[in-house]
Amino acid sequence: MNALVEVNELNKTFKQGGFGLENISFTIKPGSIVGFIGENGAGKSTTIGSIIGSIRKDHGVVRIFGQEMQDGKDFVKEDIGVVFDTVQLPEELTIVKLERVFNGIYRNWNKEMFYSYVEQFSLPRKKKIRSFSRGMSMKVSVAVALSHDAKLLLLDEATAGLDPSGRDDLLNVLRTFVSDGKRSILLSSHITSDIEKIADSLIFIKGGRILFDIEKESLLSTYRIRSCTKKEFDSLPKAEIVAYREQETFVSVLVKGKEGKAPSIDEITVLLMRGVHV
Ligand SMILES: Nc1ncnc2c1ncn2[C@@H]1O[C@H](COP(=O)(O)OP(=O)(O)OP(=O)(O)O)[C@@H](O)[C@H]1O
Repeated sequence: MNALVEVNELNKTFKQGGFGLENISFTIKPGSIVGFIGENGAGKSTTIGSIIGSIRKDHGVVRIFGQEMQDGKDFVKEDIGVVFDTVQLPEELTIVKLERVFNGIYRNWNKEMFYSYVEQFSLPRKKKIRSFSRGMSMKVSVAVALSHDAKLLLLDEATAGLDPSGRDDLLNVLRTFVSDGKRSILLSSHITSDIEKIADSLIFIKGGRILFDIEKESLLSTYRIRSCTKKEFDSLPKAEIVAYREQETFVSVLVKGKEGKAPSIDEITVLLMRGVHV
C-alpha cells in the first residue's frame, strides 16, 4: 500500500454561508506527519470532518488504508484516532471511569498504554473531567486517541491550549507514534513552530482550496523570501514567484530559487494567507 490516506477531489459546500471545499486532493504516506496549515475558516476542520464522515461530502472519494470511507464502517474508525479542538468528554467521569468506558468501546484498547500517557501528561486519575483545564482535557483526548492501536491520527488543533513543555511532550509522543514507519498523522495547527518541528510535509489551505502540498525540507530548501522595491518586483521572473504581499514601501515575495532569505514556515504562511498566491 502506498498511501495510508488518499483524498480525491473532495468537494463540500455548506448551504448556509456558502463556504466550500474545492477539489481537495492529497495523500498521506505511512510513517509521515503532515502539517495542515491555514487561517481561521480556511477549511481544515471541514476537511478532517469530511475524511472521517462526520461531515457529509458532496463529491469526492476518501480512501483510508486502501478502503473507501463510507458511513458505518467501524472497523476503519477503530484504526483512526481523532482529536478535535472542541473537546467533548463526559464531564462527570474521572480518568479511572473514562478508562473503563473506552475499554468497552475499542476492541484494541490498551489500558497500560493509556495509563502511561496519563502519567506522562501528569493527569490526575480521580478528579472529574469537569475540573480539568482545557489543556488537560486536550491531553486526555490525545491519550485516548493514542491508546486504541490507531494507525492514523487526525489531530485538529490538538496542541492548542497546551503550555510549551506540554506541547513539547506531545510532539515527542507523536514522533514516536510514526516511528515504526507504518502509522501517520494529519496535524492541523496555528502554532507553526510545532509544525515546523515535527511535520514531514505540509499542506496549506485557503478559502477551501489547497495552495501548496509539499515536503517540508523541499519547501525550506528551495524557496526564499525577498523584500523588493516595486520596480525590482516587476522585473522578477514571473515563473519564480509563488506569492507576494505588497507592503507600504516594499513587496514581500515568496520565490522559488536561492536568492533571498531562508524563510520560516510562519513567514511562508503569512505570505500565502495574506498575500496574493500566483
Ligand atoms: N455546519 C456549517 N454550516 C455552515 N458553514 C460552516 C459549517 N461548519 C463550518 N462552516 C464554515 O466553513 C468555513 C470553514 O470552517 P472550518 O471550521 O473548516 O475552518 P478551519 O480552517 O478549521 O478554521 P479554524 O482555524 O478557525 O478552526 C468557515 O467559514 C465556517 O464558518
